[in-house]
Amino acid sequence: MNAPTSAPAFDHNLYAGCAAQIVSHTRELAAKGWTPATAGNFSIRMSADLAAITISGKDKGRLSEADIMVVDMDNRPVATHHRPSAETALHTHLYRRYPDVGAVLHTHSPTQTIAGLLYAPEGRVRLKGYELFKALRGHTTHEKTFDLPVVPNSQDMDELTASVDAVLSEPNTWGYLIAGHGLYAWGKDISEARRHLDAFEFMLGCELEMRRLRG
Ligand SMILES: CSC[C@@H](O)[C@@H](O)C(=O)COP(=O)(O)O
Ligand SMILES: [Zn+2]
Repeated sequence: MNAPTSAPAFDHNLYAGCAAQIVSHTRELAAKGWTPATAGNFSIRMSADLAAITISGKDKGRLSEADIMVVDMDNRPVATHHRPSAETALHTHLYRRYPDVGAVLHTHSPTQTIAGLLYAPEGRVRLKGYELFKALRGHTTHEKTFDLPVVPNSQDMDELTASVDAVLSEPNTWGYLIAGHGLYAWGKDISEARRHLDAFEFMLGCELEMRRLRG
């Protein structure tokens, strides 16, 4: 674990607003059954250098604003001795890679977990013909295919981050699956990230159902 950094200070009103938004979305996602046990982590960018993120190991259905902390983009806690999410590096990777990303959401729904395992050998879930593509920023038609990347799971965050970095070649990808683990989705703000998360969950559910029907 990286040591807390003394600087930079942050705007506490901005932090409080981010914490309230994270708590609100996280409770809703937990109520859907997408954060079993203590699974899932959630963040909002506060500035070029800082993000508000969930503390590690909390029941995400019972969060309060005090369960949100600040990290810098090198995963170091800022002005707190709390431990940030074990997967903080996956959040900061997206913030560093895409300057316009404002929020990152990570859930472990059964659909996401199963789809990640089933499609891991192909390295992607190929989605085709969905009207719901239009819920993804930059996508305007159902008449296309969309490859949602799937990376192997790892407890080594450097290895996992490198795997993710290697598969994010297409613009407007907005999400990836980790095999047997769950989904990361992001957007310019938490509302857009949530729309992307919900759209992926729906389309993955359809893919699994179609596999079942085909036998
Ligand atoms: C309950 S196991 C899930 C964790 O290993 C992890 O994948 C996760 O999503 C939550 O970790 P956290 O450190 O609370 O952010
Ligand atoms: Zn996880």
